[in-house]
Amino acid sequence: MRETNKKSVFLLSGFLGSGKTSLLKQVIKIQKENGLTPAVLMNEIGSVSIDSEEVDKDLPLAELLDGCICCTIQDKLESQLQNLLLNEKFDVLIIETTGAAHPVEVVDAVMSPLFADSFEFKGILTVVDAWQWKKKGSFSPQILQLLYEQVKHASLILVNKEDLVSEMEAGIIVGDIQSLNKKAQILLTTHAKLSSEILNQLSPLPKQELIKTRVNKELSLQAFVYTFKGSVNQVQFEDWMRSIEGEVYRMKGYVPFTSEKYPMLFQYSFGMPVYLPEDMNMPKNLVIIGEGLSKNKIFSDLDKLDVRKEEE
Ligand SMILES: Nc1nc2c(ncn2[C@@H]2O[C@H](COP(=O)(O)OP(=O)(O)OP(=O)(O)O)[C@@H](O)[C@H]2O)c(=O)[nH]1
Repeated sequence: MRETNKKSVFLLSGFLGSGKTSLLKQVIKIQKENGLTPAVLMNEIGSVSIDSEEVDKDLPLAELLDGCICCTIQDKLESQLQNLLLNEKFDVLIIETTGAAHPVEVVDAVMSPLFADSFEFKGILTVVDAWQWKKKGSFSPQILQLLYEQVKHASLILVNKEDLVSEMEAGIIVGDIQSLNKKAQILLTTHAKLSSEILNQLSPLPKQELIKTRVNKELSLQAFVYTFKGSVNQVQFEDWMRSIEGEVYRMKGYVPFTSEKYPMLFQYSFGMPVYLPEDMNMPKNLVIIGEGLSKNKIFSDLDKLDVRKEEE
């Protein structure tokens, strides 16, 4: 196969809630504007996928659920890549890793000799949440190491959520990040907006720079899925949300508020909630991710808020 027939592969990395799905949407848009068909491979912690609902229904999409690509399902990743190549027509592959994945582990699978004629790896795009970075002092050493690893191997780093920090804070963060990775281009963004030129110029770091440093596998992140049976009072839900700040890093899903006709899309990242009304009935699943969580306590707290119709 000629070099030009190879499919470009972009790998999107970044910690939980940093804006990878926002970046995914941007990269899809740019590829389509360039007349190319993108395919998407995504994986999620927690066995219910929320993000895939945000990807256009007409794109080839493969999902790896229940864990990091890197530590639990490496073989599955290779077979998903093979399936995509055999069964789908696409020009560009975009892989969104879970916020808890070490990106180089995924590069290894994509660059396997198995796919040498099929894929041209274009580089790692890492999203850093400026708001999270400011609070990174409260993270465990394992999580900090992962954040640094995601930055170190990137060809392009988006310092996202620029709107949530001051100009001076943004400058300090960019300086921090540049000192960890001198080769990467760094962009300050909101909602991970980037231009087609930047994406087209991207080239991967030389192979020797992509040497894996072992990320401590003791990373103690946990993920649960809570399924609401009835509906919840929004004020009580928000009181609960404030009570778990600091332990729960990330939540996303659909929350059935008593005041709303349909469950609302709910996104929560490091203390910051966002609600979006839906105009159809979505499954009432909430993915909860954090460190050192008590599943029993969280479920019993939510059970208390979750009121069935007949009890209201
Ligand atoms: N204020 C602000 N919010 C943002 C920005 N970018 C993304 N968000 C919000 O941050 C939340 C997380 O964004 P996602 O794009 O889903 O992040 P993610 O990295 O894919 O999240 P995970 O898949 O859970 O790791 C959502 O509520 C977004 O709307 C930004 O630039 N500014």
